[in-house]
Order: sequence, then structure tokens, then C-alpha cells
Amino acid sequence: MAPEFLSSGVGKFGYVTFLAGNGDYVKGVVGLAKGLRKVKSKYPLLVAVLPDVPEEHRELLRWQGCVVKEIQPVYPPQNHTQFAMAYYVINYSKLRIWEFVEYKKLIYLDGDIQVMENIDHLFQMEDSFFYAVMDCFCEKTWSHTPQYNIGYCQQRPNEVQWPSELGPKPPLYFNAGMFVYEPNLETYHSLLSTLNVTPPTPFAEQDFLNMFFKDKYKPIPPVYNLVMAMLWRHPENIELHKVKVIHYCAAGSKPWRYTGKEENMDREDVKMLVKKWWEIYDDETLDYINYKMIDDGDTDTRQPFLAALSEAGVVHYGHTAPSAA
Ligand SMILES: O=c1ccn([C@@H]2O[C@H](COP(=O)(O)OP(=O)(O)O)[C@@H](O)[C@H]2O)c(=O)[nH]1
Ligand SMILES: OC[C@H]1O[C@H](O[C@@H]2[C@@H](O)[C@H](O)[C@@H](O)[C@H](O)[C@@H]2O)[C@H](O)[C@@H](O)[C@H]1O
Repeated sequence: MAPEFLSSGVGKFGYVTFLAGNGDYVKGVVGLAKGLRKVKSKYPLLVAVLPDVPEEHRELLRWQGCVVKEIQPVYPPQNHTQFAMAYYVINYSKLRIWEFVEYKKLIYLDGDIQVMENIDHLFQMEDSFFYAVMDCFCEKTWSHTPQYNIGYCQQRPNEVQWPSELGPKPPLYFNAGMFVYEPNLETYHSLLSTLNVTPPTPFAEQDFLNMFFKDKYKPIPPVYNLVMAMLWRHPENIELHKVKVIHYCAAGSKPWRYTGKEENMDREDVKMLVKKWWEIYDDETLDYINYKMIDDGDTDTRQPFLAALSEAGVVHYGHTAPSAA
């Protein structure tokens, strides 16, 4: 029986990710939990799971110190003019994390993200804004947009000017795989009611969140969410050695499925980033149950993590952990 985690306490800050289905994304979330431990984050990782996430995956995540919270799916209104790319529709369910009001501020991270350096300092940014990294319009996944078709990208706004005949330049657009936000019930209900009257679009909840938060959005540097395609689309904007958060969102880049066969996946930098992910995933000292408390007390690497878990009301009863997925 996995340890009993209760998240009844009021925690100020935390990380949150989203897990759907009974497939292999659970490996991404296990890797993320271990990565946050490796960088000695003080805060718990919440996992918003859809009902279709099997109990054995939830158990595995509890054994990795995660606070597992079941959410119900969110679907956009049926609409015949535009559809989200079917693969992304399930991501509208991410909106449920605005209901986690026992936390003052949360950092959302996709399950295909890895944290390579501590980013706890982001919680100190000014309240009442929505912080995220700007996306790039140059991937073929953007071929449905005027930006892609005229070659305009916010990552290099002066190379191809936005033509005035197309109207105002599009507002800055963020990648919704990582963002800093404040859970709030009023915002949550407004999100859902607005979604009810908003036709689905190709990038689903990412488009929707960009529209909803357009007046509160504040860009943060790309070191906080390396959208992998930036490596070959805009290398001039990336200093790889400074990157703190890696987002394995390019086709073929999911480390746990990596074959190296898809376009750009044979790049040395991609191979290095995939290797870094596996080094963390395979590191048993980072498994929650093996995460050592150092008796001398003053440099206990586990204490801040346990303190944050207790602050968040997570009570841990240790046993031997099952094998990882
Ligand atoms: O079958 C799925 C698809 C998506 N996700 C979650 O939704 C996030 C966003 O989906 P995806 O990573 O496919 O989007 P990308 O960033 O690759 O475009 C994932 O990282 C997971 O956290 C999931 O758990 N199961
Ligand atoms: O549901 C829409 C998704 O949109 C985003 O992924 C996209 C985006 O990054 C494009 O710019 C890339 O071209 C594309 O490959 C990639 O899948 C988010 O990362 C993901 O969390 C989720 O919101």
C-alpha cells in the first residue's frame, strides 16, 4: 500500500502538472518529480489526474512524493467551424488547476518538461500576473496561421515585418507548457464560462489561455521553458548552458519514447538533452523513498522538501516503494 498523502493543509506555493490516460506520460511525471527533487525545490508537486489515470499510476506517483488530485475533464463547446487538433482537446482539462485555491501561487509544468535548475525564485515575482515563455510560430504545427504563412515570428519580429493590411500585430503568445499563475475560484468559473462560448481552436487550451490572459500576460526569459524547436528555429535566442527548464515538445523528443528517427532528433543537442532526462529518471537516489535525510541537520537535503510537504499538509508514512514504471 502506497504512503497515505493528504493535501488538506494550506500550502503557499507548489508545482502542478497534468496527467491523462493510462499511457507512458506517467514516466514524464515521475521524471519531473525526481528532477524537482534533484534541484532541491522546497515545494510539492501536485498531479492533476483525469479519471482515466489508473490506480497503479497514481500509486507510483504517490511513492514519488506527488500529491495526486483527481480532476474531471473539461471539453470545449461542440463547434463545426474550427476544431482543436484532436490530440490537444484533452488539454482543456488543464483549466481545472485554477480550482486548487489551497495554494496561493503555483507553477504549472507539462509532464514532458524537466527542471534542470531550481526555479523556486519565480514564486517571488509580482502577484496578479500570468507569467510564461513566448512560443515560436515557425513549426509546421503553425501552418494554419497567417504568421506561419507570411514567415512572421515573435521570436524575430523585425526579420519579417507584420503587414499592416493584416490588421494589428498579434499579441505576444505564450507556450502553455509552463506558466506561473494564482489559483482563484472567480477566475476558475470565468475560465469555464468563457470556454462555453469559445469555439475550439487548433492549439486548444493554449490558444484559449492566451486569449483569456492577454492583458495579464508577462513574458519571462526562454531559460524557463526551452520549447525544443527553438534550438533549430531561433538558436540566436537560446544560450543552452543557461537553460533551467527543458520542454520536450518537439515531435519525437519525448525522452521515454525517443528513437532519434524524427526530423531534428539526431541533433547532438537533442541527444544530450534526452540523455540528461534519462540520467535523472534512472537515478534511484532521487526516488522519494530513497531520498536521504542527512543526520547532521544543517545541510539536510530532504528537510526543505519534507517541510514543504508538511506545510502543504502532506503526511508521509514510509514503506518500501514499488519499482518505477
Ligand atoms: O496523452 C496525454 C497527452 C497529454 N498529457 C499531458 O498534457 C501535456 C501536454 O500535452 P503534450 O505534451 O502532448 O503537448 P506538447 O507540449 O508536446 O505539445 C503533457 O505534457 C502531459 O502532461 C497526458 O498526460 N497524456
Ligand atoms: O494543447 C496545445 C499544446 O500546445 C503547446 O504545444 C505545442 C506548441 O508548443 C507549439 O508551438 C509547437 O509547435 C507544438 O509542437 C507543441 O505541441 C503546449 O506545449 C502544450 O502544453 C499544449 O498547450
